[in-house]
Amino acid sequence: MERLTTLHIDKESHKFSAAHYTIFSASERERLHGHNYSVSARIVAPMGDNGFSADYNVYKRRIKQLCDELDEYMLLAGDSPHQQIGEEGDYYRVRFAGEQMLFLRSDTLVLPIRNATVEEFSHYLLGRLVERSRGEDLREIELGVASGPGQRGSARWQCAPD
Ligand SMILES: Nc1nc2c(c(=O)[nH]1)N=C([C@H](O)[C@H](O)COP(=O)(O)OP(=O)(O)OP(=O)(O)O)CN2
Repeated sequence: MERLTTLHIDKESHKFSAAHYTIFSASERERLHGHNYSVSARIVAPMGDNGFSADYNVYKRRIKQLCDELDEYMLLAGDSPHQQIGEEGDYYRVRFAGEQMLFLRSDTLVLPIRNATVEEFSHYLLGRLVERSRGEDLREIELGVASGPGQRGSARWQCAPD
């Protein structure tokens, strides 16, 4: 039987500060606010003969890089069915429920997500991490995003069976 091991990566430095609002429906959203999000991961890989599975430093570096890419931005849900985002010079103009908001493009990231929630951030970041880990002998990756202590969403990728 194959010996698998689980690496848990839960570093204090794996965090990003971002502004967002959650959309609850076509007419209801939160006010703009921010969180210090933290990112953790669980990686399942086969044990090698020398008692080593996958080098966790590799994944630590990738997760840190992904956090840095989102740090200090306004995060907009580009795939929300409830808002329309247009580009106007230096600004994004967002239309939601009859209101309009302008965000400086240089301060804003429009992400391919349906809502700016911890669950959507976890799917987005998991996708990026899986992309960067392609070809490596991993069986499973679970990535969690917390918007604060005690509130977290996570997403899981599993290696397709042969
Ligand atoms: N399923 C989800 N529900 C909610 C999310 C989310 O990402 N996924 N996000 C929010 C809010 O953006 C955010 O949590 C603010 O909520 P709030 O409870 O008002 O404030 P805190 O996060 O600071 O939590 P405290 O318990 O007040 O410390 C809501 N729902």
